[in-house]
Amino acid sequence: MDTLKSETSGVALVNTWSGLPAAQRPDWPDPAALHRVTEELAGAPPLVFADECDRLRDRLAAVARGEALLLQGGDCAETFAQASADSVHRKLTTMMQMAAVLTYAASVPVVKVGRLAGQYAKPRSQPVETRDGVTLPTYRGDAVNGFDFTAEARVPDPERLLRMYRASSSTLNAVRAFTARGHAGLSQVHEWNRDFIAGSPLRGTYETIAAGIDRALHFMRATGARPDHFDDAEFYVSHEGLLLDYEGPLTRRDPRTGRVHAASGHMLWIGERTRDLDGAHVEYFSRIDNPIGVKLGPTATPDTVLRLIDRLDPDGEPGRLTFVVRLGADRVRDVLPDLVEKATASGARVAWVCDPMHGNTMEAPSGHKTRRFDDILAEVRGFFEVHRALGTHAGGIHVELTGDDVTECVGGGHDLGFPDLFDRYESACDPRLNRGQSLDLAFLVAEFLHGDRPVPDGPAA
Ligand SMILES: O=C[C@H](O)[C@H](O)COP(=O)(O)O
Ligand SMILES: C=C(OP(=O)(O)O)C(=O)O
Ligand SMILES: [Mn+2]
Repeated sequence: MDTLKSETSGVALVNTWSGLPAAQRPDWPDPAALHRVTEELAGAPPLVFADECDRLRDRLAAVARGEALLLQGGDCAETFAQASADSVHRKLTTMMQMAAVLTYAASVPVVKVGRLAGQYAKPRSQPVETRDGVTLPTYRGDAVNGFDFTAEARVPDPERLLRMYRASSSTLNAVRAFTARGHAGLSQVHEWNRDFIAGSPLRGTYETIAAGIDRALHFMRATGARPDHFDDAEFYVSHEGLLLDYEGPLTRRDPRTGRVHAASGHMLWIGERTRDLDGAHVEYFSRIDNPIGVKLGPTATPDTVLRLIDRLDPDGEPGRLTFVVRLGADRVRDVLPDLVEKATASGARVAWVCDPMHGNTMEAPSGHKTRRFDDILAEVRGFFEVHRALGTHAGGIHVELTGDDVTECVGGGHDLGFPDLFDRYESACDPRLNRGQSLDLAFLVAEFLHGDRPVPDGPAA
């Protein structure tokens, strides 16, 4: 009883956001229905627990200190229809395969965080959409309204917040089951990568990295280490904390420590469209103890960055704040250095991660929203080069991906073209890298990281 009381009081502790402007908040048509839903969420069990969030914060502290990389990935928009165990499993294995390659290339641990179990709400650039002369509200993610282009589907429905909670809960259950089973030892993951390489037109390029991993596995086995028993299964979940009508009621206070956590996911981030310093999102995020991210697009200035640090990480604790930079391949080299330099000079100890997706969105001749694989790779390369030039740590990548063979981004090993976008364009929002393109990215990033990794100290001369 005590616990429940304390948990509920967490909600009151963080409702200081409620009087502030909340950008992108849906126009819920029925306040009484919204109230019933938020009451139900306030009494629901937490989806994640404070100690798990703290462990991720420790892992991200290593990223901020330059001792680890973050691999954050998953759908732009999860959908209720796609919350199946198979679909979750394919995303997890794709990310494990990517992580194995990056770990080898960078010689540091890779922290795996899904855009998963809560990524159901979308900020949009336009409030309405017009098709064949009919104008309707835009789709804002399954948490808010329906994807179908009908007036009925597009009405925001707060009951969907409860469906979001249930879909997140079953997705998390699948994640926990897959990872607890420890089904994916390093050798198994490497075998999957070997299969991928065998079918790739770029196998010549990837062979050096794969052969290096082969040798490392042989070496481990020769020393008696058991790569199949290697505990590589730690996996966390994250989403954009866009809907404060969901996050607020799902906030919990740990009765032992008095600390307050968002109980909807291990890590939450603030999107590019909601990082207003005087807005509700920054206020809510300043009150929770989870590790958090903030997206930084091309309008971010060093002043924005310093003020965000001041509001969100005033104690300068590594692991608390990660900047997810999404500038575009053509701007990253110009805009990023000043942001990183000024933040570093201020004494901040944040992590820097590259989102090479959102600054590189374009329209195909067919009207499909798409991205070129080469732009994505170019932004990652630019991001790592800027950090190398500054002597700071490029902390990892944040990508929109799926484990399925969709055709939403062009280019990659199989060189998908614009006509291929008609085959399997299944995203409810932004175009994702498919499984093969995700692995292409991991191998190509590994290639340039491999040349950079620190040489272990040799014996004194
Ligand atoms: O990640 C999502 C999109 O980038 C965001 O929702 C904006 O998309 P839009 O310009 O199609 O609205
Ligand atoms: C909306 C997104 O990104 P951003 O806030 O960077 O535009 C997203 O990550 O899907
Ligand atoms: Mn997106």
